[in-house]
Amino acid sequence: MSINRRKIAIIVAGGSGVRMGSSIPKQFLPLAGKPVLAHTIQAFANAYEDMEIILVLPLAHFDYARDILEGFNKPPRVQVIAGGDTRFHSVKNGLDQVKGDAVIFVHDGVRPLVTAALIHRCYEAALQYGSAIPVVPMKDSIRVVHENGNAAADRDRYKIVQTPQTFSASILIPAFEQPYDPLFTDEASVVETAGHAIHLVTGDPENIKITQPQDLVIAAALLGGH
Ligand SMILES: Nc1ccn([C@@H]2O[C@H](COP(=O)(O)OP(=O)(O)OP(=O)(O)O)[C@@H](O)[C@H]2O)c(=O)n1
Ligand SMILES: C[C@](O)(CO)[C@H](O)COP(=O)(O)O
Repeated sequence: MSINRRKIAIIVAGGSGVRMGSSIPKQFLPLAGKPVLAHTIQAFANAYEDMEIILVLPLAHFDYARDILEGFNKPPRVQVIAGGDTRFHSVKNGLDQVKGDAVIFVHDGVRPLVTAALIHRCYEAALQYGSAIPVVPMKDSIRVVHENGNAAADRDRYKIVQTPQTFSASILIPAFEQPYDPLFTDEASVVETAGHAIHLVTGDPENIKITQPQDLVIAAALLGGH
């Protein structure tokens, strides 16, 4: 039987969605009848009864969050805070709200297809190893680009990284005291630079990130098939 630790999900939805090119940020766009972000919040609220959620949003869109949260039959435990200039700064704002010991899940608000099974897998591994980063294999061939050309690379040596990136608070919070580096595109890169080994877990190919318009079409099809 697993240990019961405090569980906090920091759902980062503070971006503006430039690559989606929509008039409102992609986390608020409709997907199978409700906003993308509503699916994401519901997934975490369903995964564990005692899940606490810190929702990081653009300051200008707090009203959208109120509408989304009012749409739940059983309101989840959610604290809404403002995001920062980059994903790193949004996560840091979320971490500033965390006091004491916990397992912390950092998840993209725009990965609405995350499952309870993946959240559970990350929780159990983070309890054991201090970190849990979901990854999936590469499907395509890849080439590495050099200054003077390019060359084939062995795709089996690379993995595609997803969220929820899950850590003990005692590892994640001190790591975010480092100065920002543009190479910090996820939490694993921050924690690794702080000197910790990163534990990988099996991700889920359906746990896609809504980045461009075609991702919404794929997500809708996947939800329709569930
Ligand atoms: N300053 C930021 C930037 C991003 N994010 C969040 O981080 C997640 C993954 O980022 P991405 O897909 O890049 O979202 P955007 O930054 O909104 O998209 P784009 O890069 O196309 O502008 C998203 O849920 C996004 O809202 C955030 O909380 N704060
Ligand atoms: C955290 C992440 O989703 C892992 O794949 C990704 O690094 C976010 O990157 P983005 O450039 O903000 O989309």
